[in-house]
Amino acid sequence: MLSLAGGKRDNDLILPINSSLSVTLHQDQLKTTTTAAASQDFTEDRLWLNGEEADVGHPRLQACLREVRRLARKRRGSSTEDTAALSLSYKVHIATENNFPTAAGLASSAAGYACLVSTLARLYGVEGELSEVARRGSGSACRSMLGGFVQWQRGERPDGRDSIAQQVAPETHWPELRVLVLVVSGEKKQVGSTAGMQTSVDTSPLLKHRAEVVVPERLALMVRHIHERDFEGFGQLTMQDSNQFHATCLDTFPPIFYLNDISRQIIALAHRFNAHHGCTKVAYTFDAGPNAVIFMLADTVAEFMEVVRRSFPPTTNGDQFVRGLPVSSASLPEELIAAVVAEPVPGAVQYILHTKVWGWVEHGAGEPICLSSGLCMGPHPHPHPWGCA
Ligand SMILES: Nc1ncnc2c1ncn2[C@@H]1O[C@H](COP(=O)(O)OP(=O)(O)OP(=O)(O)O)[C@@H](O)[C@H]1O
Ligand SMILES: C[C@@](O)(CCOP(=O)(O)OP(=O)(O)O)CC(=O)O
Repeated sequence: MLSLAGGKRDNDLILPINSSLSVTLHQDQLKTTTTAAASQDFTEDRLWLNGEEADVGHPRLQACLREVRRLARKRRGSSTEDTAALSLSYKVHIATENNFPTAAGLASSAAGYACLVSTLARLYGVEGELSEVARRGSGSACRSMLGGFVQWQRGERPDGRDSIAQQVAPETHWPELRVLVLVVSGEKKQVGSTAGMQTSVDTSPLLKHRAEVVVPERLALMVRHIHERDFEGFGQLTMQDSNQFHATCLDTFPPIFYLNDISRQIIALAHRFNAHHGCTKVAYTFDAGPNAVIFMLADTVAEFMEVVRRSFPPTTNGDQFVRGLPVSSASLPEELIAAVVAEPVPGAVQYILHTKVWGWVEHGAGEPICLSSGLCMGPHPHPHPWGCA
């Protein structure tokens, strides 16, 4: 993730008012796992999210199911081989789990719908361009269908056929790039992204200006910084764009507040850290929630982690405070502590996840798949509510 976010010009087809760009994070640390089964014994489509049954009638979920089945029908219509397997009339049961907070501004809908569409596509034997289908679940999900640095093109067509994801650079392009996710709150946000963005589109003149003027310029610049692996430019623009996104939230009427006091303290800390070093060493971005995503190069991680630990010491979970990729220890020079670390706020950061950019090609698709109630393929990391062993 890394927003350059906007609103929607069509809420049904999920078409954005501007193009956007994101980074897909590594699935060893942050992931959604989705398992799907189809059977003639199932009487209805059902979905369990994080162990609890969710409303399968959700229009976005229905759109994804409908589109994957439509593509499967189309493919079978033109294929001569007998796909023996699955009747398209079978109902599906889907179990999905996020190993990170859901609906808390950490792009769970992006990961969730991207994984759902990939899993359904494998179940039904559909291949090819699927970002258009994932987009129908959640706009940001279309970007998450690809690894590395990904652009979601606004597109011009009213039917959305050209509003798809395109890789700007693979994850191998910038292997030193690291990400720390500072989880401030795992609570579900009060204003969901979809509703929030609609109110912004309806009421914020700043959002209109941003979509028409600012984002197109910034996007071109951001792509250049990424291609040149220019962290100074990339970092500055990332922070400026996150700040402008949250300015559009404040410009929305009634206003939306995603950032909280801790988010603002993290922002100030990052600026003090950069000022101390005299260059952009760390760059924050906040999605629709208070949790910080901080980019840096690998050689900054240990030092910045120590700064965060001193500023927001853990009160519980000391051993679980830092998760994900290993972090070596660093001792901080006295002048850095004096200049950067303010009065500690114990417990303000619940945990920190250390991760990097993900690339599909490197690892291949690994989603577990269950083809029918008695026949399962692939590993099953969590129990299926419908009891498929
Ligand atoms: N694994 C999943 N499978 C299917 N749907 C999911 C999954 N995870 C989340 N969702 C859907 O996405 C919704 C959360 O989306 P929302 O945009 O509010 O939050 P977010 O995506 O976590 O945050 P943001 O988009 O601001 O980064 C959930 O309520 C649920 O409907
Ligand atoms: C702030 C954002 O996370 C908003 C999420 O936007 P989506 O385009 O995913 O919204 P929906 O399609 O309504 O789910 C920024 C982003 O990821 O683009």
